Amino acid sequence: MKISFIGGGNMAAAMIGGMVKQGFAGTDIHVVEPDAAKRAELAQQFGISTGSPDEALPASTAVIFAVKPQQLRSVAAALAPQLAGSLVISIAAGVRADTLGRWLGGLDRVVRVMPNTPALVQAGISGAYASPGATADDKALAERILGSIGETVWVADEEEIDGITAISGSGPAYVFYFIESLQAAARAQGFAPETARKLAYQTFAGAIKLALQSDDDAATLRQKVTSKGGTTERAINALENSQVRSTIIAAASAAAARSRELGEELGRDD
Ligand SMILES: NC(=O)C1=CN([C@@H]2O[C@H](COP(=O)(O)OP(=O)(O)OC[C@H]3O[C@@H](n4cnc5c(N)ncnc54)[C@H](O)[C@@H]3O)[C@@H](O)[C@H]2O)C=CC1
Ligand SMILES: O=C(O)[C@@H]1CCC=N1
Repeated sequence: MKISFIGGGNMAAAMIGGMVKQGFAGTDIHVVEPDAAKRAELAQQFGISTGSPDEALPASTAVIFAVKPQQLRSVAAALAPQLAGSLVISIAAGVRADTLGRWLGGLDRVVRVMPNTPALVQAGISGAYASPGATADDKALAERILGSIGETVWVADEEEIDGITAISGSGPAYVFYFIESLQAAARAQGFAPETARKLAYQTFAGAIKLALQSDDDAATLRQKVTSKGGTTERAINALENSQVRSTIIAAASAAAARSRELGEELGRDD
């Protein structure tokens, strides 16, 4: 078994970190990455093998493309001759499975995945779409890799991957944005940075733990914090008056539109 990542950036590092913690042997994982400093760090951190793009790829059971969407075409074309027996997994935002297959010279064992960075702590969620050429064994291998970094939602309609990108792929950034904002609010209340961080982080950690363990939905849990005529009501009114909810929905919609747009831009034949 050899799983090779093409691109050793943020998302590849998060996936590899999760896989190694789950028991994948470091020696079964290889990364192709042009940046020597990143290669050294990944090798040291996870005990994996690495190589630069101009070195031959080891024979790989699965190859995971983790380069930027705009780099994928040239990177895929260069590697195509070495991928005949491999399952191809792509995590690139926007790029459709059949587009990648075409760039690979007609290869059709492609699984398109949208993971997220909590993969690093095995708390990720990935969307996955298997192209018609992917076999049951291919899907099982993809499921095993993705299962080691969190949960997986398989979709039969590839367009749903654009929506998953907007919600859980990009979603950690929205959550971190909210955490940053709550920390800034704590600072504005006069708390020192460390206390502001502690208050904001533990509020998030506690709220999600409660939500996951509760039979109540999020709206009910929110109402239970909100006493009539009290403090939370004032805050929620301020959020509603600023249309924060519809702004979040619009933000996710913008992300989904960008995913579709990337697919169209990059999938176009020049
Ligand atoms: N960061 C995130 O939260 C998520 C990212 N993605 C997708 O993952 C992919 C990678 O994103 P990031 O890790 O954030 O970007 P990144 O910029 O951190 O990583 C890309 C890596 O590819 C390397 N690279 C460039 N040319 C290469 C070549 N010829 N061969 C091999 N490697 C090469 C770069 O040096 C870099 O380390 C993107 O397609 C993105 O859409 C998907 C889900 C979430
Ligand atoms: O921002 C991006 O394009 C990538 C895809 C989802 C998260 N990061």
